[in-house]
Amino acid sequence: MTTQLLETESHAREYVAELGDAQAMERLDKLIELLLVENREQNLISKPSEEQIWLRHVADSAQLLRFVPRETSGPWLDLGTGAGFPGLVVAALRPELPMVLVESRARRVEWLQRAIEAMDLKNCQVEGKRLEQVSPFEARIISARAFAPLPKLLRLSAPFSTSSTTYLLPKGRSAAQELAELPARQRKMFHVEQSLTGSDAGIIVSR
Ligand SMILES: C[S@@+](CC[C@H](N)C(=O)[O-])C[C@H]1O[C@@H](n2cnc3c(N)ncnc32)[C@H](O)[C@@H]1O
Repeated sequence: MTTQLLETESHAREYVAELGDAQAMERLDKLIELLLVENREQNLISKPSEEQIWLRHVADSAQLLRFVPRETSGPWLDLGTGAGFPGLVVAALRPELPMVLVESRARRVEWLQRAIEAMDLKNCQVEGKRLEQVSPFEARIISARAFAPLPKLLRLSAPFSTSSTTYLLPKGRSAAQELAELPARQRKMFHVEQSLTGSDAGIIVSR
């Protein structure tokens, strides 16, 4: 599997293709097609990032699977899924893995439901409410991209976390700093992994 930094759209697409089958790629192509249309109606991804959608969004999400053994059965909880990242990408690449996508904004919830239907994903459940209102369950994986500062994220997700839960938190440039600012007791549970989509980007991963 690739461990070098991904720099172009074609490399990003090739990287993602290695992680899934032809059907997964069809589903991801469908996601991109619909997202580029929907992004004219609501602000789901930044306009400049549309040109690098495989790199900035799809591969950036898919790379989280590096930290998830094949046999992991879920459930996977994605906090603040918004446009669909990383939740919909992971769901397409691992259609047997139960995914719970939490999103509070009504238009984004409606978008996620439409995308799930168009991608023909059977493994996704959308909780269209604030995380604080979702009934707790034991999540095997918790992911969150651009959801909340680390202390708040950990506080809100605590009811879903057990000693077997793995956190996967793409944090961009702020990863090391956010981790350094946690109290020592919490800090020792996490480390930072290099992101494949940016030389200065990190992913906070629980040990
Ligand atoms: C900046 S967006 C990131 C979306 C997506 N994860 C991504 O990386 O493209 C954050 C999303 O989290 C949602 N959100 C923020 N706080 C939330 C909460 N307490 N419960 C559920 N969703 C929340 C927002 O509505 C928004 O769609």
